Amino acid sequence: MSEKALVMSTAKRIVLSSDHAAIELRQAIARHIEAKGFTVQDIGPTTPESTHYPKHGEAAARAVASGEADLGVILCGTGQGIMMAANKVKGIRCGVCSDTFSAKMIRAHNNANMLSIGARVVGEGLALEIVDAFLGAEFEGGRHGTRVDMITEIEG
Ligand SMILES: O=C(CO)[C@H](O)[C@H](O)[C@H](O)COP(=O)(O)O
Repeated sequence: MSEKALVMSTAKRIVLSSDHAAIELRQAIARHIEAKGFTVQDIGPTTPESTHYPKHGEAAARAVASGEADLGVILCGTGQGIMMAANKVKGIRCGVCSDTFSAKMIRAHNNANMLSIGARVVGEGLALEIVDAFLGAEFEGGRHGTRVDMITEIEG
């Protein structure tokens, strides 16, 4: 097996979280990626009461930043608010994606460690393809590494 194939087949630990707007889609993503061999840490919430996306984005981001999880997938209505919260945690690079090309490129060029999806923006079929594109891509390094390092320097 080539080194690249080995990397692609290594199960990664994925943390998932959302607010109330995305519980069903988050659970569908959890089932989907678990079936593909990823280790899933779904940190909820599980009940449909209205909640506040910053705390859920922060919790998932801290799991990634601490190394407890390799990558994170987070969701809210638009994907925007929870992404903003996650990106406040040092070491997190999270992008909102509504298409598979962007989902692949935020890994390949930006070394994103979290993906955010808007459950009120994309349907389940597309969301699962977006997650597959994100988890299936690898950071290319090189000139992109220089640029990602520049992002990290902004954090101080
Ligand atoms: O999309 C979101 C934040 O960017 C969240 O899902 C919020 O829930 C959204 O702002 C809508 O809030 P609501 O309480 O469900 O009306």
